[in-house]
Amino acid sequence: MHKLKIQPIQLPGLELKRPIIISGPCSAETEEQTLNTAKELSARGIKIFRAGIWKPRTRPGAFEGVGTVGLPWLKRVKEETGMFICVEVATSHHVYEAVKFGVDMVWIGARTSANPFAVQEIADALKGLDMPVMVKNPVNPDLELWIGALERLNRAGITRLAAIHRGFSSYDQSEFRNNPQWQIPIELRRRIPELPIITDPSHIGGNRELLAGIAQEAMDLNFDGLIIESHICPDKAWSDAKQQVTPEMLKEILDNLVLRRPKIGEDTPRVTLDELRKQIDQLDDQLLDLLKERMKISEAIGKYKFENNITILQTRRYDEVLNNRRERGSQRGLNEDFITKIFESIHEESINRQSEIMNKALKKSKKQE
Ligand SMILES: O=C(O)C(=O)C[C@]1(C(=O)O)C=C[C@@H](O)C=C1
Repeated sequence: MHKLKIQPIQLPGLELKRPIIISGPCSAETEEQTLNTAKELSARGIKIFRAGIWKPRTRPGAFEGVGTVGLPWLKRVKEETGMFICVEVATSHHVYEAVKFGVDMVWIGARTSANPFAVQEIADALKGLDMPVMVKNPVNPDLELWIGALERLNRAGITRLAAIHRGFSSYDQSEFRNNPQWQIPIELRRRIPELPIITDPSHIGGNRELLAGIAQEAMDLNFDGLIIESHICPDKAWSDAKQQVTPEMLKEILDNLVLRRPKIGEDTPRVTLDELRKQIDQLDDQLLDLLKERMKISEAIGKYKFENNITILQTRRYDEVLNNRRERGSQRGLNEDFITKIFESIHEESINRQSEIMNKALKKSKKQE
């Protein structure tokens, strides 16, 4: 795979320390609302201002952003507060307009990053411009698509890149507006360790009550920053009112964040950590031995099934196993979804092993015929 060339975001004159904070209203609505929100945020130490100018909405008829008329308002924000300004772009036209008005950084939204044609168009428009770009995860939980969007930008010469984790659409109802599926940004970090990851608690939570918890989770995972929507008067916002907070509430969330050490260094007590890790190593060894034993038995059942002409999948037994393990897991304080995932995976492997056994035995018996 093409290796990404990533450089730090670096905005002139700004030292970007963890966590990088980006804030501003979901949408720029009026010049007054934009400027007042920015001033309040700036007074609380926020240096990077965001505002949606073009809003891709789920259904027509919702407020779709003020459009280009909002860009001079952002320019004023920059002139009057010294904040850096960033907007979402979804087409090449948006890129040209943003550049005209001195936008410092742009992001590609989740609906756009899901579409390679749109991302390519934006990448082409950005060619030759040395602008930092943040790429939101695509709406669907597809890490390759997310990385693909980053690669398209990188190939267009954009090296100051960051990823924004805004959660993933799901048909299921949950407390989140967009399911965080933390394992996806964790895998992104493993694959491209130098790429900054910025979490978007506003879109994950969809509700201001959830912001602090999501922001803390992002910090505990050692992600690099937070993009949080803030509005001078959130309840009157023209879009996403429930998830926006006042600049004052934002400050409170940030002040309460606990930042933990990203690395285990000389100054952390190693002895206990080493001991605990040794215990984990031993337990994992035992888990692996047990899995090996279980697969051996499954293969023996496979052989029995072949000899007695019985199907591999035994739904009723599988159902019993799954329910029983869930229940016994719960009694031990283990999360049901976690146990379900593990036993689904064990069952899948068990089926694979038995299919192999059957196929081999079938081939052998055909040869003998
Ligand atoms: O009980 C069986 O028939 C098995 O083959 C074992 C097992 C399992 O791994 O638990 C595997 C396949 C069946 O669908 C049900 C259960």
